[in-house]
Amino acid sequence: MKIAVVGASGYVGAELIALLAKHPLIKEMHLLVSENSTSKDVAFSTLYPRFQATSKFSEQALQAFNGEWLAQNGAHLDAVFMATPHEYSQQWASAFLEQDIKVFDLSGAFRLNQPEDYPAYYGFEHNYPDLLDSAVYGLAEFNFDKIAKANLVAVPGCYPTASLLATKPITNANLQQKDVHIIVNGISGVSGAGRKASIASSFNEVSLTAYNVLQHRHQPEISQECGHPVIFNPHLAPFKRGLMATVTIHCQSHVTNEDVNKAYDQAYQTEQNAVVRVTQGWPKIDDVSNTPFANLHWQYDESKQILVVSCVIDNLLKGAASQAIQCFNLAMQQPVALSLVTPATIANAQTNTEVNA
Ligand SMILES: NC(=O)C1=CN([C@@H]2O[C@H](COP(=O)(O)OP(=O)(O)OC[C@H]3O[C@@H](n4cnc5c(N)ncnc54)[C@H](OP(=O)(O)O)[C@@H]3O)[C@@H](O)[C@H]2O)C=CC1
Ligand SMILES: CC(=O)N[C@@H](CCC(=O)OP(=O)(O)O)C(=O)O
Repeated sequence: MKIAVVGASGYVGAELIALLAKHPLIKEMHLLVSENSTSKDVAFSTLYPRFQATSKFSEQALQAFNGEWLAQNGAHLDAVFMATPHEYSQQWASAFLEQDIKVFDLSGAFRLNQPEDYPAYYGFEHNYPDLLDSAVYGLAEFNFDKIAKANLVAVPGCYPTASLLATKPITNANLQQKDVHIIVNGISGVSGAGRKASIASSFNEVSLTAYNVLQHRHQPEISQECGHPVIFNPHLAPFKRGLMATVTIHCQSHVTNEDVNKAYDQAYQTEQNAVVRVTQGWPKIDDVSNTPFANLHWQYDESKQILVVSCVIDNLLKGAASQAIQCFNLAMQQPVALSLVTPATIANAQTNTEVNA
């Protein structure tokens, strides 16, 4: 297959290129940056020396992407991965789709169903509301059937990925109390903010802090996908990569420990689950950083009907690049974790959730 990665100079783009280079279906890969990028014509391994000599693509130079490039090369492409700013993805996705190229967009440009949420949470008017209707939300563990048929996949944000893996088994089983918000506390490493320089993410400035409280764009995304109102409290922490979402859910009065365990079993003891691992103790970011896995643990107090569940992921992998490859695999009718996880490891991931009881 012939593919392209737009945003090849960014953190997510780099992880995607490294993973796609090991994928057995990929024969040709174009590494693309924006028209005026300072990384144009620079070899990928010069920009990211840790990937030097790791694949046949690592010495390839980054090419400038524009309409002319697409007119010349689009006919040969099977799929494109867009690891670009939201507004840029929104602007270019339709041009790829018109040429029958499947789009895996890692920005937030196509995640929300309501066009009016874009000015409110993203700061721009959405020009393609029809694509919001046709885009499939790429949470691989839950939307696998739809992803398999999609032309445009909106790969989830990093915080929503961890939050929804923790929450959806419960909301899908309707175990939560209807009139109480679900509370999500998220903590992210600094790579979540991308590679560009900013005061907020500079070395001397980063210290554990809450930010964007009650206004973060991931709040409507999490609410939309779990079908329940949430309060989302994001925090920035002084480490490079990794993310944790710890979620508090008030359950209905009849809900037992057995009901909770059954809900997680039904969600994750399935053939479709390759990367969600239920752990015996509270998960740590170091257990998943630089891996495609999500680790999950919960505790339910039956007397108070309060459930606390914590999920950790690598924000650049399960929170972005490896999740996009799960979606690509599903869309290409391949095993969901092809090139990410070995079959023996998948069997271990489907751990019996009774360890959590
Ligand atoms: N970091 C994370 O943990 C996650 C990020 N995402 C999303 O993935 C996408 C990429 O994020 P990330 O890699 O972190 O960001 P980076 O800032 O590291 O990279 C962004 C990329 O987009 C390009 N770019 C920047 N500005 C423009 C522009 N105005 N027009 C066109 N291209 C531009 C940059 O390249 P150049 O200027 O060289 O062209 C660069 O390749 C974003 O949409 C982000 O929201 C999703 C999940 C997790
Ligand atoms: C630490 C940090 O700044 N994180 C980013 C989230 C990055 C991400 O995954 O989100 P999108 O794909 O929706 O941009 C933020 O809070 O904006």
